[in-house]
Amino acid sequence: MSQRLLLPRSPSSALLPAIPFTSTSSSAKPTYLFVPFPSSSKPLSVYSAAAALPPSDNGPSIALAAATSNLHDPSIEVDAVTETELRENGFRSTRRTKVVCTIGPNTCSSEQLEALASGGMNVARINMCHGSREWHRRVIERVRRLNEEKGYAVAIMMDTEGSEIHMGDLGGAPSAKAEDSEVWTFTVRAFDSPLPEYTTNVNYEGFAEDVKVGDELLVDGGMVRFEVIEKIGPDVKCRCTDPGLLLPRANLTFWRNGSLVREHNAMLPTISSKDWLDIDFGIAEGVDFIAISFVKSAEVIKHLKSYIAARSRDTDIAVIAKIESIDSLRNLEEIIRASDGAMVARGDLGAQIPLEHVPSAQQKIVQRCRQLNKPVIVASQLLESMIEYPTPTRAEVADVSEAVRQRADALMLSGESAMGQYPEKALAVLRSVSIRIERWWRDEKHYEPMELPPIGFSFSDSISEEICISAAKMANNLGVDALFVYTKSGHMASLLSRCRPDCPIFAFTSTPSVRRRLNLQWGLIPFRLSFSDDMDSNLNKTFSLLKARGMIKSGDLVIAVSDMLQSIQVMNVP
Ligand SMILES: Nc1ncnc2c1ncn2[C@@H]1O[C@H](COP(=O)(O)OP(=O)(O)O)[C@@H](O)[C@H]1O
Ligand SMILES: C=C(OP(=O)(O)O)C(=O)O
Ligand SMILES: [K+]
Ligand SMILES: [Mg+2]
Repeated sequence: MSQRLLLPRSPSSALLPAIPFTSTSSSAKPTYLFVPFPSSSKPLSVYSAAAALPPSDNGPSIALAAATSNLHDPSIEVDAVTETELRENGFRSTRRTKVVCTIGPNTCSSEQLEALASGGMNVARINMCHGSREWHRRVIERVRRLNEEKGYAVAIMMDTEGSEIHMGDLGGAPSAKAEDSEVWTFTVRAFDSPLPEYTTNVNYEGFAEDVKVGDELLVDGGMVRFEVIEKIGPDVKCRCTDPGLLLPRANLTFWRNGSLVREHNAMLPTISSKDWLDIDFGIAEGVDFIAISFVKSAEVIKHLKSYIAARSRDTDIAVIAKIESIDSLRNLEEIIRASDGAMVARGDLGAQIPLEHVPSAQQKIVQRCRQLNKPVIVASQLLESMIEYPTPTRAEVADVSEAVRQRADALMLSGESAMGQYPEKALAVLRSVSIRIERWWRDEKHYEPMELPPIGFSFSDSISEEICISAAKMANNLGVDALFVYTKSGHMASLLSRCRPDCPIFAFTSTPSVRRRLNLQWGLIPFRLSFSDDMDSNLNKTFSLLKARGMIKSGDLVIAVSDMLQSIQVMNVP
């Protein structure tokens, strides 16, 4: 059975009255629901009932680059984990929430990276605050090799250091303990030899000028606290008031009369000169995402996007705005609009606004991103205790569940995967909690429908949005097994993802970089597939390729949309 809804691609095409359709197949009774037909499109008769046709010879054009090393057919590419999951558990059980893992000393070898990829890592994040460019280059190379050799589509996100104030690297020590009432010196002076006792560097020249005696100094958003007791030239003496562990390059904020102090440091550029060099590095390496720390306004995002566009004509690097400052909350709407996605960077955000404000800020950012069709990542401390322990706390599981329930696109591991003792276990917890909560919410239909405002600029954009909203609604109402989307730029796939339908979305794209980028978005299973403008042959090829690999079976109900031919088709897999 195949039914379809065709819509015009351009505003110029006139709407025609509904045209009855006669199927070429004897069994199927496809009906055109509504046919406003573009004058440039092919005649109706070309659109025969795809599902009713016998599977065609796939030919060399849909080149299946393989998922695993034991290749079946070189024309469709999906990662081995997804393939196995689809084959063994069917459509319904696939995880919709994506996972970003920060790569650090405990996850940087090829074996460790492969363990994360096979455990479900969708995006590998490198934090330019730590490690050398050479170190990061090697990580990128290893991820690339994994993708090429094992068929994964792990995307790479480079995160800039930003103009944050942070401590030095503790003279190479992994950590230092600050005890109650100890007096420590925070200084911008450089030391050649080992650091004197109870001394740490600060990376910001204006530090001693900006702080005042009596200020409260927070390390890592309050994990350790000091009070400023004396200033001597470049040295600031501070007494520890809340003891704790100091980690290398830990972030520093200072507070006066209960408010965050924003002195000269507020004038620091969002993208520092070191960040620009890192960005050049990221462009040269062809990373998929660049995340910008401490974004204050939309301008910096727009500037960076045009900088990237001018320098990387053939790659498309998405810019993710990290929401982690008061300014970014104030300018949230315009920042999200200017970016290709956002991150709720709760680590620093929790150091800049009262902790009890973080959950509502998270909910607001996640909602707004979804409405504006930008992928959103919830980051920091999701499973913090798993840096040291193999089991999460109940509170951490509840926190992960809440982000999944909010239907964020992705969850992120930081220290848990970068330098924790149990990176794979932490990833497994994110995976199992996501799957469980997603299924629970689907079964119980707990979620409230979200108002999805129009976001397109052209009439054609509006049509795409309406098609996706209708297709997702039909998919839920009819209980279909999967949505298929054929997309060149990935836009149509993200519009479907925005609707957060009950069933998974198979996104077919011919471009490997688009496939990697789609890997960040909720509910999308990105495949690489070369396809033509002829939907019927695309569908037939896809069906036979996926059937041959056991990923779908005859009788499965599918709704297909595409951005070449703006249409909705409902059909059973033949
Ligand atoms: N490339 C790296 N090299 C060494 N250590 C790293 C690296 N990336 C991350 N880490 C470690 O993992 C911790 C958590 O990572 P992340 O949250 O990204 O950084 P930060 O704590 O600076 O915000 C860092 O504090 C650091 O100790
Ligand atoms: C993700 C964050 O940024 P970073 O780890 O770079 O400080 C955060 O602050 O939560
Ligand atoms: K960073
Ligand atoms: Mg941060």
